[in-house]
This record gives sequence, C-alpha cells and structure tokens, in this order.
Amino acid sequence: MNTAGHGAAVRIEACGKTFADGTRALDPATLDIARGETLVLLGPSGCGKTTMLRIIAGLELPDAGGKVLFDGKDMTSVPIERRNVGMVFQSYALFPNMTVADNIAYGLKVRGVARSERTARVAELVTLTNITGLENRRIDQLSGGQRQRVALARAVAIRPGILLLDEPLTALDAALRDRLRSELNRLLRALGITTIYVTHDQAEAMELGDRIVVMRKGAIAQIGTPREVYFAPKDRFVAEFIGAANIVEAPIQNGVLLLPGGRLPIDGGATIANATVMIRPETIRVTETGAGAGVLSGIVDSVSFIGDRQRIVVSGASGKPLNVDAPNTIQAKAGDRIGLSIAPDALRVLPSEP
Ligand SMILES: Nc1ncnc2c1ncn2[C@@H]1O[C@H](COP(=O)(O)OP(=O)(O)OP(=O)(O)O)[C@@H](O)[C@H]1O
Repeated sequence: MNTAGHGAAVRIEACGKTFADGTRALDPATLDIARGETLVLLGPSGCGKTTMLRIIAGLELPDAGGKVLFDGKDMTSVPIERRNVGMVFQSYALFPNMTVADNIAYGLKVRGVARSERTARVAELVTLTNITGLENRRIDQLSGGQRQRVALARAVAIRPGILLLDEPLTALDAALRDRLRSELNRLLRALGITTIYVTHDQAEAMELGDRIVVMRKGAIAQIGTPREVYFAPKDRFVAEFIGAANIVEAPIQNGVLLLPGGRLPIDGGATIANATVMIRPETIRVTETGAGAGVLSGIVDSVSFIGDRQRIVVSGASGKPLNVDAPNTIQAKAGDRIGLSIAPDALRVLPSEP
C-alpha cells in the first residue's frame, strides 16, 4: 500500500463556536494546516481544543460565517462520513466482541473493499502498529496500549486524507504513554497523513507536532514550531504552559538586566523600567562566584536529584527563587553561595501584563 503523503490541506476560516446554552467555546479562528503536516492543539482543559477538532471532523457546525475547507473545497456542511477523516479518541470506541482484524477492516468492509485487499491492508497495518500476533484476539482480551494501537490502525485503514486524534494516549500509564508517543511519531511520519492532534501534555505536543497551536480560553495564544513556542513564547501564559519557566521582573538599562544578584547583558539594547523576562532553567549555568560581569550571585535553597540532572533552587539572585537545571555532576548543597551565568539570548523579554 502506498501510504506516503496523501493528506489533504486543511483551512479553517473564521470558525468560532457558541453552544446553545450560550457557552463561547471558541473565538473565531483562522488556521491553515499543510498537506502531510502534524498540527498539535495544546492547552489547558476547557480551552476549546476538542471543539476545534470536532468542527474539522464535521461533528460540530461552526457559528455562522465560519468555513472548513479541505484542499480548497468547502466542507462546512458535509457530514463526517463524507469527509474522509480518520478519528481516534481517548476512549477506544472499538467493537469489543469483534477480533482485532475485523475491527481494523471494518471501515473497508463498509466501503465495499474486496476481501483479499482487506486482508492485505490489515496485515500491513498490524505490522505498522506493532500488534502482530494479536489479529484474532477479541478487543476485550487486549491491554490499553494494544487497544489504542488497534484504534489507530482502524482509523488509518480507510486511507483518510486527515487523521484527527483527541488525547489518544491520555488513558495510558506513563511508561506506556512515552513508548507509544515515539511509536506514534514514527507512524505519522511514515503515513504522511495530515494530522491534527489534541493534547494538554506539552511533551507530547513537542515530540509530535510540526507546529503547535497553544490555546487559551477559546482563543489561539500562539502558533509556531515546538522550538519557537518553547524559546520564543509570545507571552507569560505560553512561557509557563510550555515547560518550566522562571519569570523575573526587573529593570533593563541600556541592554543590561539589573537583578539583586548581579547584572546580565541581555539581547537588544533596550531600556525598560520594569521588564518581564523569561529564563528557562536549563539555560542557566552554575559557575564560580565573583567571576565578573554577567554572573549572578545567590544562595542555594535546595537541591533535588532528578536522575539525568538536578534542580537547584537559588535565592537572592533574581528577586525570587530561581529554578536552575544543572548537570547531576555539580556539587552543591543548601546554604552554598554559587554563581550563575546566563547567555544574553537566553533572557527573553515578554510583554508586560496588567
Ligand atoms: N455541547 C456543549 N454545550 C455547552 N458547552 C460546551 C459543550 N461542549 C463543550 N462545551 C464547553 O466549551 C468549552 C470548550 O470545550 P472543549 O471540549 O473544546 O475544551 P478542551 O480544550 O477540549 O478541554 P478538555 O481538555 O477538558 O477536553 C468548555 O468550557 C466546555 O465546557
């Protein structure tokens, strides 16, 4: 089966959603998703991710004025069964009494695909999703991870132009979730289907997304590659939602950030009376104290060993405790005075918020 690169391009145009009870789930949003791209909708519970996905699927109509286009064609009032989309939800929605093979082949059978081709496609998908040997088991004889693999195989069996995934890994335990996440990544790349993936888990979003749409309260807060939203968040909400962030407030004078523990050169020569600056914990380096300009001095509050690194909390450096992720080889203990250096481009000025 030629599975490579047959996705559709998706455009949602001014799609908002107000439910019958008056709940505004989504502000009008416009978004383009390229053919073959994996776009992740990321945000806290209730921010409108699922609503956006359901509008793309055809399970929900956008408010008047909104449009959904697949490859330029207006699909807004086309029902889900004629949109050629594959869907996988958090709960599996498989047929519990049918075998794995019959579940995977279900959509093909409904579409009248001949038995020999069904068998061939099931065989291929079973290999691709790592469930070889389970073909004749019933769904209720499978583990959660195996069920989710079957759900994926079933969703892509019909060769959809668009794959819609709503928190497909959330119900699984942490170790399995990590493993399936990498498998899913490989599978999505191999299939080349346009994929829209809903999650509230930033690690999942980072690993799987070509681009991430960060959502907040029914609105798009930022769209960008994982690197862009991580290193150049548009505002404090995005900075804190994507990974750990130190947010410090301090004046910048002629391109130097003035902190209680020292002065740090910062990219851009601006002067800002009260700047909000983001610093990722892993961009802070522990150095000798008093090593000169560009070094902050502080006192170690606590050290937590995390295995591959350690989290050192330092007070006195920035006006509030600073989280530092340091290599696990560095010796530091509570009460020690330490120096911290931060590269100018690791200090990120965020817009001030009221
Ligand atoms: N049928 C409905 N009627 C009224 N309000 C709804 C309906 N469906 C969703 N909502 C509300 O719309 C908002 C957005 O819901 P949505 O399910 O899109 O959020 P989400 O980001 O997917 O959240 P979660 O991660 O919790 O699933 C929420 O406030 C929700 O309560």
